[in-house]
Amino acid sequence: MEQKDIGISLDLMKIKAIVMDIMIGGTDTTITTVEWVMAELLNTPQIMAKRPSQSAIVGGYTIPEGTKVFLNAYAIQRDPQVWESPLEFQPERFLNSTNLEYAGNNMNYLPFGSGRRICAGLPLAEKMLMFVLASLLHSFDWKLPEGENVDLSEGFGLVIKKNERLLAIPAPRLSNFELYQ
Ligand code: HEM
Repeated sequence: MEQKDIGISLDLMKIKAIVMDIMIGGTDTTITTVEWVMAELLNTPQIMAKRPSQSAIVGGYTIPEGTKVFLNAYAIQRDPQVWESPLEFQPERFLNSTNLEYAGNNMNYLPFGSGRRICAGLPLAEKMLMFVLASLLHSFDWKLPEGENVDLSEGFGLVIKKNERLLAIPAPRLSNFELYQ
């Protein structure tokens, strides 16, 4: 692999300093805070006993304290009052930046959830998905086996998988395909 000189040398001393930064900045700070909070809580049992939740009114509905609320993201993302022809594959609808917002601020589109329990892998997932799809589409022409149609029926589960596995035939479309083998 070609190496570029970017004018910064990385000797053993600097590597040790970076590792120390990561250790102290990334672990010691959090552990110390947890220890202090636990110590203060154990020292004041009346504060330890408090629970912060309380009844609230959300969108006109009273949510009594302690209620478990489940959000039906499946239905929201297929709501024809929000999405035009929601069951049609129309990727262009996401060229609109409001529709594309998937980081938990658009309550009509929540593929990664929202709030403090939002998907922890979002930054990795968006890069992986783009990379894998772009590589497949850029590197190959795709077709279905002779006489086959795509089955779009949904299975059931935590993640909605296809009922039938997708079988597709790739043909290399890049002249330098051997580079990928
Ligand atoms: C297309 C890919 C993905 C989708 C659609 C997705 C979707 C979700 C959803 C809907 C949640 C629940 C959020 C909530 O309760 O509000 C979640 C949670 C989570 N996801 Fe993902 N995810 C994806 C990829 C990943 C990846 C690649 C990782 C890890 C490398 C990951 C790690 C997690 C974790 C750790 C949680 C639990 C977060 C918590 O409860 O605090 N996810 N994900």
